[in-house]
Amino acid sequence: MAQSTTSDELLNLDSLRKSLVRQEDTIIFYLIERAKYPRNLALYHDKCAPGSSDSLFEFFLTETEALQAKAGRYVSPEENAFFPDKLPAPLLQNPDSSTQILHPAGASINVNDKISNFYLNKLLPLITREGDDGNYAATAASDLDCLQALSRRIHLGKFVAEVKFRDAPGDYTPAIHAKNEEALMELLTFPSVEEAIKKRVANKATIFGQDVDLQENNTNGEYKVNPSVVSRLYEEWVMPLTKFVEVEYLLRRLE
Ligand SMILES: C=C(O[C@@H]1C=C(C(=O)O)C=C[C@H]1O)C(=O)O
Repeated sequence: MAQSTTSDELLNLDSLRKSLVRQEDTIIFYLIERAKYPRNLALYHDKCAPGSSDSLFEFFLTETEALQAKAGRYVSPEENAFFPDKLPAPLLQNPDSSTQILHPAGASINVNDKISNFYLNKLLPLITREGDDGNYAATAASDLDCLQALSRRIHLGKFVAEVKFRDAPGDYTPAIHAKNEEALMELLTFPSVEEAIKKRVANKATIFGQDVDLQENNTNGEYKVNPSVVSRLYEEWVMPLTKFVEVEYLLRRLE
């Protein structure tokens, strides 16, 4: 479901925002998928094999990322690995037209440790029921879908920051020189955009999370993922982390 963005789209605030809106659908559908399985705590806590220090979850993530790295996933500046130190080289250097857009000093910003931390410790307990059905591999695959979709969304903040800087370098330059994080945060924040996002993602979760059959009005008021949790996910984690990425990127923009 991940869509790639062309280099023209990556340099335009309107199309970046459209991409963020499309990514809401992907994120919500993946959360609905994960909510099918119970919490399955052993996946995260038990070691994957005698003598190994990794959980099955860590094993699944590192091995999948290694495979995807070989196939060229992390050649794209829109992709950020959860275990960047363990990646093999890509087999082919895929041509990627968006490589040059980001300022080199900010291109390697990676907040995936913060993303996996809120996902595992805060979000999973809110979207899954307690229990263990033993479906660990499918659960780990579903977790990775959610994590990669969230990571892609949040790290798009680098491109948003680049565009905002290019659109108004005179506004951002003094705050960057002064390393004034608060001033940068204020400059890049659009409260009305954020309000619309919180409402829209709750609406989407309401619509996507219903059982649909042949009758028109068959809603029983039950949703596969609680719409207010999705709104909270955006308010407390997704948008603040996107803005954190934007500030971190801007701080390095003139290096
Ligand atoms: C991403 C942007 O920057 C900020 C972060 C937002 C977000 O994470 O969705 C929305 C509006 C801005 O406050 C943007 O301006 O679109």
